[in-house]
Amino acid sequence: MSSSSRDALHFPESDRTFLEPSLPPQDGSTPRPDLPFTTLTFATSLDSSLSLAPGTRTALSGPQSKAMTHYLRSRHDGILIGVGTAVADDPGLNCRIAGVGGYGGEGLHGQPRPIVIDPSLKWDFSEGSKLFQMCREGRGRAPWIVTTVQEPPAEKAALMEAYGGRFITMNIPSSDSGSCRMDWRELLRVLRSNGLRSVMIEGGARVINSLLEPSYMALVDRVILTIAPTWLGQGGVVVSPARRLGEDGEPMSAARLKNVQWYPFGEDVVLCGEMKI
Ligand SMILES: NC(=O)c1ccc[n+]([C@@H]2O[C@H](COP(=O)([O-])OP(=O)(O)OC[C@H]3O[C@@H](n4cnc5c(N)ncnc54)[C@H](O)[C@@H]3O)[C@@H](O)[C@H]2O)c1
Ligand SMILES: Nc1nc(=O)c(N)c(NC[C@H](O)[C@H](O)[C@H](O)COP(=O)(O)O)[nH]1
Repeated sequence: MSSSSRDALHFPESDRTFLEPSLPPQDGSTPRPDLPFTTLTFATSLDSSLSLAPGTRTALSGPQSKAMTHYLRSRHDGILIGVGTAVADDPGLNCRIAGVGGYGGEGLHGQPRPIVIDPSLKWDFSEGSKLFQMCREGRGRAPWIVTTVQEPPAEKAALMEAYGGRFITMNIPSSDSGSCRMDWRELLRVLRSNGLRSVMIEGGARVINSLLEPSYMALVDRVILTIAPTWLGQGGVVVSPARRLGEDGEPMSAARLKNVQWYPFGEDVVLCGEMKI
């Protein structure tokens, strides 16, 4: 057995059935012609934390739901994270399900395209970064980095070119407070026009909270969450979108799901649903 096959994760056929209605259509069709099928998926604690603290990576999923996440990766063309996650996690952003490219399969079949939202190019990646290591080993694709920077540093540009990645330059307006706010519809359109028919958005909190704003939540076709039976406690990186006010000026819930199904999965529970618009 090759080392790649030994590392591979297994997600049994019997566990795949429940997910199928929540996954991008196998024929590559999309609900809207100009946008990819968009899945929001992450693992959360009981107190809505993604990790114990900014800049750290916290394992929440048990082995079965971790394998599920990798199966989801095999069913999407792209996997998107924010730069906060890239810096904290040094992620591989590849798929380790047995049978995909690099794990017993041909070429890079079943490997999603990593996309990192990095407006001011803060991610100091190098050939030593796990993502590039995966590329070298034929176990993952090079990233697309979405940025406002018109001319990335030559050394980073050369590395990206050598591995087949690219910078996607977008206009991301800054607010008065200095933080920038991307137009999710525009970004998803750009990804679709670059050939991606489906994208899974994994986080972190800033990415998720902004995607759950009223003007963007309709772009999310499916939500697939892993809920782990643990409280991470105060100080964690929390998913909690901005409160909305109703027509009467009273606070109302920020977002809600419909057509929800819950699946116990080892010690975790997996929730599949659609945004209630
Ligand atoms: N449990 C999970 O499933 C999971 C998933 C992903 C990340 N994480 C964890 O989350 C943490 C990182 O989360 P975070 O919130 O600090 O960072 P993040 O990954 O959301 O990245 C934040 C940065 O991305 C850019 N960005 C994000 N949304 C933007 C928008 N709408 N417009 C413009 N720029 C935008 C900005 O530069 C911002 O500073 C890490 O600890 C990571 O381990 C956990
Ligand atoms: N499903 C899931 N369960 C977890 O317990 C956990 N911590 C993550 N975290 C996701 C994550 O923070 C980013 O999507 C990564 O950065 C991906 O990194 P890898 O490709 O796995 O190396 N995701």
